[in-house]
Amino acid sequence: FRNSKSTGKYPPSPPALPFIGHLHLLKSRLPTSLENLAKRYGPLMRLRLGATEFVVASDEKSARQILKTFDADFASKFAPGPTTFHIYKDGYFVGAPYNAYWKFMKTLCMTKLFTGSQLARFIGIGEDETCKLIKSLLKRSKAGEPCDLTEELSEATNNMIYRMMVGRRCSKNLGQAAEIRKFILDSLKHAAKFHLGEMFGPLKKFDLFGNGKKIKSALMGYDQLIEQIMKGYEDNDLDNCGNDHEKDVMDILLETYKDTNAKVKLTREHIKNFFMEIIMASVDTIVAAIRTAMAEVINHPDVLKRLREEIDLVVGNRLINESDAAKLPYLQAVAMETLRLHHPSPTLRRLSRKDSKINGFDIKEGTKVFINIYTIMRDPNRYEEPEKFMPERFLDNCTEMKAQDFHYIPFGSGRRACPGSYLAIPVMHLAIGSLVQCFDWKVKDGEKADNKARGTGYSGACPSALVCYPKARFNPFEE
Ligand code: HEM
Repeated sequence: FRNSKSTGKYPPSPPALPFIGHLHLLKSRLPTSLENLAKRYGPLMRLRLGATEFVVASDEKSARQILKTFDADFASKFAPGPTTFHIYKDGYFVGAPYNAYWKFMKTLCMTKLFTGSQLARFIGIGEDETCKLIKSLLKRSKAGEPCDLTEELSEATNNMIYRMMVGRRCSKNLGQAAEIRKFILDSLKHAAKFHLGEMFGPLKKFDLFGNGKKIKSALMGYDQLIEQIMKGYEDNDLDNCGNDHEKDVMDILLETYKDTNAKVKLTREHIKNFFMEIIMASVDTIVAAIRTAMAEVINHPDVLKRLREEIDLVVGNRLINESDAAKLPYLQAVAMETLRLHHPSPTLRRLSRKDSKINGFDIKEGTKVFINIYTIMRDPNRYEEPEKFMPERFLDNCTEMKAQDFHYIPFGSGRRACPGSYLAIPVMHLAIGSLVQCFDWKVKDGEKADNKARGTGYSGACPSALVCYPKARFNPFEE
């Protein structure tokens, strides 16, 4: 290590091999590999993957220092996957360094795109898509057919996000939503095929197995579609609405694009990349969370019974809606416990912007940092029987999922925290609540539902199928 030759006190590190460093130690999924290493080398350790050096934080104390005390010094991020083959070079937001563009867009997210009238609009869309989902499952139930719940949830959630983003002009063309998702999933699938060694090691410039070319081709397909959508908005300028309540995310982005006084001049590339990053950050994370909550509910009949009794008592003889959730503490607790135990993207990323000291160790400027929230949210000092699905643990403290306690940070914390939590939580409540209210659930005889939300190893969620049989117990649409 370059650092170990200098005079500072650096975090401990396992013995490394020449060239590959510690790549050989990352055998299973990233969070579990990192957890196993942290057990031996401590809550703050250094790893080298190929030529790239990382620090891994695995306890609440280090997380608090990085995300709160020294938040500004760690407000940059590094990209999760290979960037060499990306077609938009400057437009990163989710993986952006702490720069003027990121600051501008984050402010736009927090003041216009995902709050106020947009949040209310989104909740209406969420309720509408949940009704469609329930109707589709009622049909399956009538036919005695199994369903892949992941597939059904993916379609509903993708439609929700698409309608939130471009719903004013494109809500009737939901086939386009599916096409966009396919291009994005293809690019993620090929990105996931890169081995960690290809990504961080000396081979990162060479497209050894042709995955880079396939990423590019999927992204080009996406580019054509999104360009067409943007032109559609621009060609119908008369269609522009002055009313904030009717605007969708694309309206606001194009308005900002045209604004000559804006602090940062948005480009078309920025808008296209932002749109894609929001779909990547939102759809699979929401689907994975709901899918895993349902797997746990199916596997725990006592939880299902308690949840259903609460919903039946409070909601009665109509379909649950978003505003009911405030009166359903156990439903909130089920959502919280799911995000604790099965987080869809359990490693936060940061890039240090200056030399600093964390937990008594020196961290050099430019160090890439992983915060392993998988381990932090299973800390046995904080959670009784941390591996167990026990929603009750949140009942005394479940009014809000605020990121004040650093042993529970499903939406991250600080400047880089998730701007979509206020959209994601109501959707989780609606979907879990209505699936429990309307159906009895069964997987194949004698089998348990698979409760793992599988990740691709380095990037976000990639929820696996959940094949099960819904049996209608309440049809809210019956005359
Ligand atoms: C259950 C669903 C979701 C979970 C569990 C989740 C979780 C997270 C986490 C852990 C982060 C990283 C935070 C950090 O590094 O401190 C993040 C970032 C982000 N999320 Fe979410 N998220 C969800 C849904 C959404 C939705 C619905 C949207 C948008 C509509 C969204 C947009 C973003 C964006 C844009 C970022 C990057 C923020 C930045 O770098 O400044 N997420 N999310």
